[in-house]
Amino acid sequence: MASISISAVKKNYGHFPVLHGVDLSIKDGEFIVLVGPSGCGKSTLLRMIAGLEDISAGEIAIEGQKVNDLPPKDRDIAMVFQSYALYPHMTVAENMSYSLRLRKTAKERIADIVANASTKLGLDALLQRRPKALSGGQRQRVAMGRAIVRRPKAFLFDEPLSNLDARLREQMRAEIKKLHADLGATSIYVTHDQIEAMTLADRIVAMHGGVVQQVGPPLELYDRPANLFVAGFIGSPGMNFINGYYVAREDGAAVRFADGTLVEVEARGTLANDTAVTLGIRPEHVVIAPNGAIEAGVDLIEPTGFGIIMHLSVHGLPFKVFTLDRAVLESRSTIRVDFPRQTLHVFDGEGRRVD
Ligand SMILES: Nc1ncnc2c1ncn2[C@@H]1O[C@H](COP(=O)(O)OP(=O)(O)OP(=O)(O)O)[C@@H](O)[C@H]1O
Repeated sequence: MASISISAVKKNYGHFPVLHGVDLSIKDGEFIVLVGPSGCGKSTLLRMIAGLEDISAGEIAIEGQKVNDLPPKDRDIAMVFQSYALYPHMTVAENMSYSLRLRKTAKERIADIVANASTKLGLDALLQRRPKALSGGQRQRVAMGRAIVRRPKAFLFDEPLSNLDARLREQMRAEIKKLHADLGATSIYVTHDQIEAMTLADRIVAMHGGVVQQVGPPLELYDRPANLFVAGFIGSPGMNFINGYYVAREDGAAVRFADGTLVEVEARGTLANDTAVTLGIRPEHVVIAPNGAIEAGVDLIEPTGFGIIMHLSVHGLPFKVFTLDRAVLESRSTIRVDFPRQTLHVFDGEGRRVD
């Protein structure tokens, strides 16, 4: 196991910059998730840590040793891909033991290590099968088993669950989390799925356009997103945004919407009166109340079983509410809502959080 430090790392493909200078310090045993939309550079960063891509500028160090010029095989890192990359002609046991056989580990020792990993991963009954006789989830488990037996300094995961159906993905997600709790190995996991990021990570690294937007524990990103991108990316259904103007008052602050409605906020900031801001509120924080301050049109109601998602329009813009109250299924064409002050987020003209 190892700490990994990434300092001012940049990547260009020709003249095209893909990573604009990433700094990240990963602690020994930490589970880090790199999350962001397609093209944000997360796989590129992972592949640079693995040694599969050159580093255009900056430094990557594993356990304090600079690895910029170290070939992948000498970095002692195991990578698990979404494509599994199993050898089709080998059995599960042979796939798992391959790297140990290459290293000429003693036979009895290999048997022990493979047995141990296969029990951990629930593969005992499948050891003699070939990959084509396995389900997607089982193949993914073998790919993880093959990584575990090497006892690498760190595990890198590149969207390992994206080929699996939703239910299996949930199950494997829990298994990866248990495995990490069990092995305590430094892990870096790339995904575009914010739920995977929220549920797995010790710390999330949210990326956008080749720039790290925020690094922190999942609930910190959820509760105090640093900017509009993180606010909109983390959470489903996503945060609602309404444009307005900042109103600084002696006894607090408020945001004024175009129709003159005033909504009190806790954010004090140092913004001047009438600065354009964006107000953010999560769908589950909106309160439906007959005498609420804001009128909303009801466009669509989606019962999910667990709760209900209401698609509304506020000032002509789409707006979502999530509620557990089934009474809303009877809603007419308009309802009234309130925005509890302590749940509101305010972002300035550059999209930065205002506290
Ligand atoms: N070999 C390459 N040559 C040129 N451009 C590349 C190359 N590999 C990646 N890119 C570009 O770099 C950017 C980042 O790609 P990367 O694969 O890291 O994104 P990502 O966030 O992992 O996205 P995805 O989730 O779609 O894999 C993209 O704009 C991509 O088109």
